[in-house]
This record gives sequence, structure tokens and C-alpha cells, in this order.
Amino acid sequence: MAEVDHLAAERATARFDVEEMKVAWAGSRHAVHVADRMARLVASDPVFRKDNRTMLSRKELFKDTLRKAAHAWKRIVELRLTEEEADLLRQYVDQPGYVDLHWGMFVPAIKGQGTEEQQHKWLPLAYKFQIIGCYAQTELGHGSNVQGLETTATFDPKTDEFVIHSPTLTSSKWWPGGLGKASTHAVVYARLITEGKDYGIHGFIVQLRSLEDHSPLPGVTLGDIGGKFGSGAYNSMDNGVLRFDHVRIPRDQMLMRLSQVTREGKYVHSNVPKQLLYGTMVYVRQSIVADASKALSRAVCIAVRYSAVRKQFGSQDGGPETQVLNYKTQQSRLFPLLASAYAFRFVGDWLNWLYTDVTQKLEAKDFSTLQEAHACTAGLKAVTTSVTADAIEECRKLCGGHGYLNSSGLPELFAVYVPACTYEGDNVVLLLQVARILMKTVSQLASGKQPVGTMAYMGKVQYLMQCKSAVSSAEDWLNPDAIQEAFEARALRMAVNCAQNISQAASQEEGFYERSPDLLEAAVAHIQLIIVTKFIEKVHQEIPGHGVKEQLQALCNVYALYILHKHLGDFLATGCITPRQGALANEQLGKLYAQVRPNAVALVDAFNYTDHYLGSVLGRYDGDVYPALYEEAWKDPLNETVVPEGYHEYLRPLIKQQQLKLSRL
Ligand SMILES: CCCCCCCCCC/C=C\CCCCCCC/C=C/C(=O)SCCNC(=O)CCNC(=O)[C@H](O)C(C)(C)COP(=O)(O)OP(=O)(O)OC[C@H]1O[C@@H](n2cnc3c(N)ncnc32)[C@H](O)[C@@H]1OP(=O)(O)O
Ligand SMILES: Cc1cc2nc3c(=O)[nH]c(=O)nc-3n(C[C@H](O)[C@H](O)[C@H](O)COP(=O)(O)OP(=O)(O)OC[C@H]3O[C@@H](n4cnc5c(N)ncnc54)[C@H](O)[C@@H]3O)c2cc1C
Repeated sequence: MAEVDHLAAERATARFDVEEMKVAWAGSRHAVHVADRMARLVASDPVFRKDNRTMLSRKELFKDTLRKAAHAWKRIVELRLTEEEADLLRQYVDQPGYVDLHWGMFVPAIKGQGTEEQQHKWLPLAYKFQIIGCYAQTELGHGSNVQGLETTATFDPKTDEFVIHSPTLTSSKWWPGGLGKASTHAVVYARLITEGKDYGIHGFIVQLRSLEDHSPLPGVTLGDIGGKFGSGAYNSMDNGVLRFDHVRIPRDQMLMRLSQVTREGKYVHSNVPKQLLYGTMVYVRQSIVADASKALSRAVCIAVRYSAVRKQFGSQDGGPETQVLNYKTQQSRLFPLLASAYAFRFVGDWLNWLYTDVTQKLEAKDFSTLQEAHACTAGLKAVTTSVTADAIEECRKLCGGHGYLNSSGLPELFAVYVPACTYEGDNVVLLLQVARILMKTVSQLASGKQPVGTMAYMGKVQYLMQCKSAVSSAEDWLNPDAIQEAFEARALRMAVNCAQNISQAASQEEGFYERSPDLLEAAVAHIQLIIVTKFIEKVHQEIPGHGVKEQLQALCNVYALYILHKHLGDFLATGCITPRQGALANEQLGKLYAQVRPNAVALVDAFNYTDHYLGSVLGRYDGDVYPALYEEAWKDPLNETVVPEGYHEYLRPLIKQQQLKLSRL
């Protein structure tokens, strides 16, 4: 804990029990305790130091990542950490690397798509790191369009093998994390060809490198795809390229839970939906939503603490200047992001519940909720990552000039985070998937089919298409029913408008294509409704701790009214609210910001992040920002010598030449 607490006065104004808010944020007392232990374990270990990361070359950074991953594994084994503890420890190490793909995609792909026998064979090897795996789906020519992948897996009945081949340059696997330098194996997605027929995309376990000396196996060409956006950041990851030249694998390395190829070469598809092939992506999209609240809360924690320390203007007579956090503009930019961090946290928890529920149903051969799982994971992944990426950049600006320094932690956080808008499904492509499901649901309303799950509100079509908001004062917007109704009416009316416009096109396909920009907005409205609904539901639950429920209630209202204000055009154009009601919402928002202000620092303390994890001199717990900024500057390699390298070659001759010229005048 800090010796001098420059934020003590801020902490003293909090009107709620911070320790209890930590429980609400983490999900349980147990979760707070485990996270706390793992965060401190990492922070106190010199191997996990990361303050010098942006100054390392790519090679040094990659080696540092290998070292950290090996050390993390050593500690996990030595301390006999549970799976929950190990996952948290890796998260707090906070450096993207091959282990993310090994645990996050390779293992889940085998679990989800492998038969019991295959799981029995491969998972123990993966669990003990006797093999290292990655997820090789995307190709140079195709990423979003999975059905367009070109790599082939042709069955050879003579030898009982598949022949994996990259027929073109564009079929080179391109992007898989961990592939470039670390992985020994990959789950490779390829077109299955047997008996001369192409059966589309399937997964195969393929060994890439020797387990003796790590050299590529015959017929395998692979390497890293090169440096990426930002210093440090995602460059710790070896995203790779991979080409196959007729590489043979045994038939039993096709992942055969969903479909099989017999010894004779017959293709047999089990009686399950084909989309289960996309199951690993659904799993990771769900994890990415949980991860969004972490990244967003880190950025917000830095910006709130620094805004409470930073002072500018306001003093006419030599008195103290104003904390920038007191400026209404700073509050109206920052507090919605604080509220969004909480909103994403709770919707992430709910999505995790949904995912677990759907998985259990699938085990029991009930596929009825597959579409709901797809729509929610795809849509929430798209909205939460887009908002978080923009919000990190906004937090950088909220920290003024110092936010641009690497030592603020924000540039690296942004650079690491921003590809989340692209990987695991480009956000636009994913929102169009949600839009398709919305259009399907609207078209089924006429036949009387009652929508279920997060689409259930569409069943109230008669009412929601004509209802008028009853709000007549700013306070009325504090009523969750008023908020819920406005968001439901907006989402439904936008979807119905799109459906009506599409129905006037020559074909459904053409209409969808022409109206896709509107469809994106309708999908966003639907997903925002889900986030608002889940936040309202959370606040309705019993929440222990002095003042905790009240603070969450205020944040829930901030989130909802901020979205309403930002998308006022949607609400007005669909006639859900009047311009006067829009103005009342904005008035109420201002009052809510004033309510959040004295609690702001305590609300970010509740995230319970160590200074190590935050990695920011601006976000320090003790708020002692200026000495830290000053000290940090001197650590830059450029300051190792007083006179810079290059002075004698370039600066001195230039200065001397100019001096000579002047002396001749
Ligand atoms: C240090 C920590 C260590 C610990 C490890 C843990 C880490 C895990 C946690 C992670 C946390 C944070 C994340 C950070 C790390 C992440 C690293 C990032 C790695 C990135 C990996 C990748 O990017 S992998 C590649 C991803 N690729 C994509 O996402 C491709 C996107 N494209 C598609 O999904 C499909 O092509 C698309 C859906 C767009 C189209 O499908 P298609 O079949 O061609 O056609 P449609 O006609 O549209 O669909 C047909 C029907 O199928 C339905 N459907 C589509 N998708 C799904 C689905 N997924 N599930 C169910 N149903 C689906 C669709 O609705 C259609 O239905 P209909 O009824 O016929 O209309
Ligand atoms: C850091 C990082 C890590 C990754 N890790 C992995 C990994 O481990 N394994 C793996 O297999 N892959 C990985 N990928 C690849 C990733 O999954 C793809 O990049 C992603 O799915 C997007 O596909 P794309 O690159 O083909 O984009 P494109 O589809 O080419 O997108 C280009 C543009 O076209 C637009 N667009 C595309 N289709 C449509 C459409 N139908 N309608 C409207 N607009 C459209 C997009 O919105 C985008 O603006 C990774 C990528 C990154 C950046």
C-alpha cells in the first residue's frame, strides 16, 4: 500500500463500501481473494517485469515472452495452482504469447471437435506442454469467409492418410498466433476431399515441427508474418505463415466428433448442425467479451486517477487550480466509459452463463439455443470490442500530453487491444450475422412464432411499434421500465424498418446487401438493448454492502442514458421518444455525473488492479504521478549517455558548418 496517498481525499468522499464493490465486480468473495493473490504473485516476481517492454527489439521481446511463459508454467507446477489460479496468473503476466492460443483455441478445438478417443490421446500431451498447439484457420486470401478457405485435405485410401496441401499462395495460412515460431502442432482447417468430392471445411491435427529440435517437418514451410502495430504490444506474439506441400497425416487426425471419414473413404456426417464446427470461435468470442471489461476498466482506472491528480486553470489569485476531473466535459467523456466498464463486466458474466447453458444443452443433443449463442457472442463481441478500442484512445486524450507517453501505459494497451475488433471475426461481419438473425425473427413474427431468449421482446411487436414514452420529467428517466421500453421500441422499430425496406428489393439477398449499413445500426441497437437489460437485471438482484447497489444503479442509468443521448437520432427517427424527452434524458445524465463524481476514484479502486498490472505511472494507486513520470523519463535508452550517439557524425559537423558560415558574414 502507498506511504503517501495523494488520492486520500478522493477516497474519503466515497459513499459506498469499496471492499463490497470489489466483490460485486469480481463476482464473489472467493474471486476477489484468488485474483488478489495471483496479481500479487506476478507483481512481486522480477521475471514478470514489464516496464521496459516498449524498449525491447522484436527478438528481445519474443525471447522475453518465451521466458515469461516458461517461468509462469514453472510457478504453476511448483505451487500446484488450480486451473482458475493458473488462468489468472497468465492474465496478470499480461503479455500476449503462444500460450493464449494453446489454452484458448487449440485445446478447446480438440475438446469441442475431437472424439473421446482423440481427446484422450491429445489433451494430456497438451495439458503437460509436451506439444504446443495453435489454431490455423485464416489464410492469406480468406479470413472472414471461412467457407472460402482453399487448403485441401485429400483422403488417400491406399495409405489411410490425409494429404494436406496449400494449392495456391493465397491458401497459405496467415495470422495464426503461436504458429510463427513456437507451436509444434496446429488444428488446421482445410477442405475435406474424399472419393473425389469436396465436403467443405473440417479440422485436422497436424504436426508442424520436430519434437526433438523444433525444425519444420518435411513439406512444411513456416515463419513469422512480421512486425505489427505499435511498440511492444502484440509484437510479443509470433503470428505466423504456413504452407503445406502434400503433407501426410494419419486419418485419425481428422477431428471426428461432428463427421467422420471411414477406412474406405466414405464421408459420414453425424446428425448434428454443421455450425458446431465454429464452436471454438463461439467460445473465444465469449471470452473476448469478458476481456473487454478488463481492458476498458484498466484504461478508465488510469484516466480517473490521473484526472483527480491533474490540475489546470481555475485560480485567479494564486490559489489551487481545479482538478481536471471537476470539469463537466471531462466527466461527460469519462463517466460513460466507467459505466460501460461495469456494464460489460456484467453482460460478460451473463454471456458466460449463457455459453455454459448452451454447451450443456448441446451435450444433451438439444440444439435449440445454438442460434441465440451465435447471435449473442457475435454481437456482444463486436460491440464491446469496438467501444473498448475507442474508449482506450479516449482515455489517452483524457490524460492530455502525458497520456501519449509509453509510461502512461495507454499507447501499448491500445495497440494490444485494437486487433480485437478484427480477430475472432471482423466486427462488421459479425454484426451482419446478428442482423440476419434479426431479419429472420421479424419475418417469423407474421406466422405467430414467438421469439425466445434475447429476441423475446420482439414478440411484443403490436405494443412496441406504437407505444409512446410516458417520461415527463428528468427523474422519470430513472425508472428502469421507461428505459427498457424505449430501448426495446427503438431496437424493434429499426429491425422492422430494415425488414420492410428489404422486402421492397428485387430479392432478399439484394435487399440485405443494399440495406447493410442500416442493418448494422439495427444490430447495434439490439445488442445495446441486451447490455442495458442485463445491467438492469443485475441491479435488481440483492447486492450486499453499504451503498453498493445505489452506485451500480447510478452507473446503470449513466450507461443507458448516455447511449440514448449518443444515439438520439435513432430514438427520435423511430418516434420512440420526443425531442423534449431526449432533452430530459440529457438533463438527468448531468445530475448522474454529479452523483458519480465523489465516488469516481473509489469506483475504479474496486477493480482491484495492482500497479504492476496497470503498468501506468499516471494510474498509480498512490497518485504520486509527477516524481514517477520524471524518474521514468531517465530510464529511456536515449538518456544512457548525456551526448547522444550520432552527435559527432551528424550534429557537430552541422553546427560547426553553420558557425563557420556565420563567422564569414
Ligand atoms: C494469457 C492467457 C492464457 C489463458 C488462455 C485463455 C485465453 C482465452 C480467453 C481469451 C481472452 C481474451 C482473448 C485474447 C486472446 C485471443 C487471441 C486472438 C486469436 C484470434 C484468433 C482468430 O481470429 S481465429 C479465426 C477467426 N475467424 C473468424 O472469426 C471468421 C469469421 N467468419 C465466420 O465465422 C463465418 O465465416 C461466418 C459466420 C461469417 C459465415 O459463415 P458461413 O457458414 O459461411 O455462412 P452463413 O450463411 O452466414 O451461416 C450459415 C448458418 O450458420 C449460422 N452460424 C454462423 N456462424 C455460427 C456459429 N459460430 N455458431 C452457430 N451458428 C452459426 C448462421 O447463423 C447461419 O444460420 P442459418 O440458420 O442457416 O441462417
Ligand atoms: C492480431 C490477430 C491475431 C489473429 N490470430 C488468428 C489466429 O490465431 N488464427 C486464425 O486462424 N486467424 C487469426 N487471425 C485472423 C483473423 O481471424 C482475421 O483477420 C479476421 O477474421 C478478419 O478476416 P480478414 O482478415 O479476412 O478480413 P477481411 O474479411 O478481408 O476484412 C476486410 C474488410 O472487409 C470487410 N468485409 C469483409 N466481408 C464483408 C461482408 N460480407 N460484408 C461487409 N463487409 C465485409 C470487413 O468489415 C473489413 O472492413 C488474427 C488476426 C489478427 C489481426
